Amino acid sequence: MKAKKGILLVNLGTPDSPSTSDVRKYLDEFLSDPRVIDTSAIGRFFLVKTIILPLRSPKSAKSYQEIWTDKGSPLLRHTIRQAELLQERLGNEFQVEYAMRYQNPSLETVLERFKQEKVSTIKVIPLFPQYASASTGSVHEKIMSLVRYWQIVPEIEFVNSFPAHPMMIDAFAQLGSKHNVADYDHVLFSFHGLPQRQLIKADLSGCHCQKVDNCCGAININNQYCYSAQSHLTAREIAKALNLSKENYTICFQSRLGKDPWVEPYTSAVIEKLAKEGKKKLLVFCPAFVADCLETIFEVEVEYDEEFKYNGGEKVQLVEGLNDHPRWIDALEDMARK
Ligand SMILES: C=CC1=C(C)c2cc3[nH]c(cc4nc(cc5[nH]c(cc1n2)c(C)c5CCC(=O)O)C(CCC(=O)O)=C4C)c(C)c3C=C
Ligand SMILES: [Fe+2]
Ligand SMILES: [Fe+2]
Repeated sequence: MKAKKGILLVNLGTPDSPSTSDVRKYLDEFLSDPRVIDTSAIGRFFLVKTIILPLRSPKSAKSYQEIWTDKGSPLLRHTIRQAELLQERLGNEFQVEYAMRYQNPSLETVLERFKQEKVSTIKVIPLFPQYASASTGSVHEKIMSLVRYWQIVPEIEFVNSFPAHPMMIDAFAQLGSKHNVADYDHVLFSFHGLPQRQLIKADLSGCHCQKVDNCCGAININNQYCYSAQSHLTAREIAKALNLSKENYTICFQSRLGKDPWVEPYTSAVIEKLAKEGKKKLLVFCPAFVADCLETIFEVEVEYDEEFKYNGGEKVQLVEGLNDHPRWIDALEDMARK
């Protein structure tokens, strides 16, 4: 029997249930990661255990309760479906597994399964189009830490990022085209945010990020791994595919946590400004996410919609996530086979 090639899809993580205790457990594991809260260990410990967990767990649990389905967390449900569809495409030569960086199914369990199945190689595809140390970097580190004691370490390939994958861009453009873009006053590309200091750490020259005008306006040798520069690239590519001109869209960043400055502009500030300028209908893409999750179906579709209406707007329309879109599965297949 020929050994199969292992393909591992990894997304961020989600609680096992929307109860406060499970959400707390998830947030604890997530936010205790030094790549996510990249302060001193003592600072992180006090911030997470004494401030964030007690205050945020009950609030986040309520939000998770709003989006939970009978099949569980939307993020997990979509990830499972993506893995099933990819397995169908790839056939018997491959073994496709999925895992979450935090909580379940854990990377430990899934890597053990690959070991038992005696796969010949493992290709890791973190489900984040844009590279960040807090997301992709953390997945890579965790996997390396798990396999380092194995007697036989198989060939492992790590996908770093795919911000302009043409099939993914096509999928986003097709999903956007389901809405008549001309009916909207403005389009937003709202990416998950990141602390500014993490962008600065990704500047390979130390003199590019926020020091050069429009530092994320094009990808170059210094900002090639910058989450913000890669996000701008994704947005430009989707805009190009939809023939959107620069005045008709804004790139912005959501989900800020804490008081430190995060990458700007903040989506909530942009939404408020557009409403106050008299814009009535916004179409919002969330191209940092390959599956609908709390940050899209609750933060954008519910919270930003309320904020927009409060300030005089009429409707924030979320563009559905990549989920099981065939062009997105084409992109996964392409990355798996390459
Ligand atoms: C797109 C990639 C992501 C990056 C980069 C990222 C960085 C990052 N996130 C937080 C804090 C939170 N994120 C939360 C949810 C969440 N984050 C991502 C992706 C990225 N995060 C996803 C896909 C999700 C949704 C998970 C789901 O179950 O649906 C949350 C939890 C929810 C909440 O309480 O609002 C927090 C907290 C930080 C601090 C950070 C980088 C430093
Ligand atoms: Fe996040
Ligand atoms: Fe930049």
